[in-house]
Amino acid sequence: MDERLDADEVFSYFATTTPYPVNFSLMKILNVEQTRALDQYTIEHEPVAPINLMERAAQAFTDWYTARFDKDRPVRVFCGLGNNGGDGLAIARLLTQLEYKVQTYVVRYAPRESEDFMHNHRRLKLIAPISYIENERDIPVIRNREVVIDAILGSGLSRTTEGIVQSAIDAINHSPATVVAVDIASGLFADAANGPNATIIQPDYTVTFQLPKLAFMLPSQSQYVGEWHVVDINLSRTFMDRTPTTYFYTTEREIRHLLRPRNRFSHKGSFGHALLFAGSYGKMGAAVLASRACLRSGVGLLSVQVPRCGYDIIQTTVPEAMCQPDGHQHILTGQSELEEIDLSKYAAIGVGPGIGTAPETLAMLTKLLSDAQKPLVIDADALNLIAQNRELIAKIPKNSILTPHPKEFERLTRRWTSDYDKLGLLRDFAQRNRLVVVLKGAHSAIATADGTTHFNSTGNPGMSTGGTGDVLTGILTGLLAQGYDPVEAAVLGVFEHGRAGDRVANQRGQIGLTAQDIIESLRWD
Ligand SMILES: NC(=O)C1=CN([C@@H]2O[C@H](COP(=O)(O)OP(=O)(O)OC[C@H]3O[C@@H](n4cnc5c(N)ncnc54)[C@H](O)[C@@H]3O)[C@@H](O)[C@H]2O)[C@H](O)CC1
Ligand SMILES: [K+]
Repeated sequence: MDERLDADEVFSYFATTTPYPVNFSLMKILNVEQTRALDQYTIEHEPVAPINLMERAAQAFTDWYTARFDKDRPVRVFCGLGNNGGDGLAIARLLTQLEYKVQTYVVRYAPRESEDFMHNHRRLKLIAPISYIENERDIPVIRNREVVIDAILGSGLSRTTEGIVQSAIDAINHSPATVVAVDIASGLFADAANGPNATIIQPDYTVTFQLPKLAFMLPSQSQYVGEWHVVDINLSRTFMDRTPTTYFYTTEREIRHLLRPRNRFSHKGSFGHALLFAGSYGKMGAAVLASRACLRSGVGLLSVQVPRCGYDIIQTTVPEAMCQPDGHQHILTGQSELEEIDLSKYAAIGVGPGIGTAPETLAMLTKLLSDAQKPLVIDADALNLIAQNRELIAKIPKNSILTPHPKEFERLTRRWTSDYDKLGLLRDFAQRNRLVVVLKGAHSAIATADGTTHFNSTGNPGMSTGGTGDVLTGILTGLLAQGYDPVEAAVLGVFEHGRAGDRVANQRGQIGLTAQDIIESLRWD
């Protein structure tokens, strides 16, 4: 979309294309230029003097810090010469006034400082000594139990770090201290790939202002982010709502708006009839998990087509589901023993969990893609079959939801050179083929046909265990069957799938977490 649209055009654009009602704003991920424009817009329209906005940022950071770190832990604040450094000087002053043991260092990498930096420099100098780091000898020894606050460089980073900045970053990274980055780790680009062998702060925490940065969503950047937190500094809501972006971050706030309450006159027919094609000899568990998850997601009725070997298993373990045994004993061929399948009977169809990649199953999938008249949920071996027969991609019903893990996505597209390259691939694949693609992983990324990507905020490493993908397929099929549009179903389903996993992890840890636990822990209202 043309970034130069004026605010009214932007507003009308979102009114027509965003799958959500425009009357609530999603948590957006802005690029560096937009973040700077947001600052400037706030300064001009609130209005607020830049130095007071910096004070607001410093206070928000200090509130976050003092809620977590005691006064008896010595603090070393490393400041650059721009506004990130200005934030650092203000933070040093606020912590000093709260009687924290603060030592402040200015990494003097250039002759000039920003105006707001100089203002905070004068204010801090009145109440505390400031040390200057101009060469390696000036870098202090940083000891255990100390906390380093990294305010050397922020979103104004414009080149790979070098010289005394690089030396200071190295010293901090090699120290035993706990490191907290202000706004973003010094040396990390907020939304672009870093140079090879770049020297970047590796923080334990990042405290960022107002909105998360794109880099926070990418697995390859996680060592330069640590545990990240957003602090609100009350930047212009009007500007954020009207600024077009393609990246969003899904939190509880967005989900609340998406969930559809039930009314008391509903009946099972009100919540759709879903159909799942799942299972093969030795992988019937996938069909059981997907079926149970679909039912736990509120679907009205569920039918499951499995190979004949799975008939007793499904009827016994998932009594709420109706079961259509395939004509084949071990694999899915699509020939039902009981009756010719009429796809139009079903509000949503999911295919893939445990189906294997036999030629007869490929034939079944090919026919399903051609006959289905509404979006499907496609996962696991169904994706691998499509990857082996890429001409099938064009046959996938528009706005179907694909749920590949990175390896499956690579098979569908190509090997990528970086997480940024991967994001571009994901967006292009979804847009070009008019699909919703859930690329699973830490911060699962949901790319949509209109070019937006939604990063999920829930889930944990304990969920990297067999069957959790089958559970997600069941959830998404269940939501689609209830009438959620594919983007809503994907955003809502991925969020709750992860939140259920977080509930289990909180109760009993991550290591022992199983796919069945996630099903039992699903909660929608
Ligand atoms: N809404 C907000 O997010 C607010 C952010 N604030 C803080 O402002 C910084 C951004 O400040 P800016 O002055 O634009 O840039 P930096 O401080 O990040 O960088 C300073 C300066 O450094 C030069 N530079 C760039 N790359 C390098 C490098 N590799 N080595 C040495 N020097 C470099 C460049 O010339 C920059 O100008 C943001 O992160 C927040 O911390 C506001 O305080 C409040 C609102
Ligand atoms: K920083």
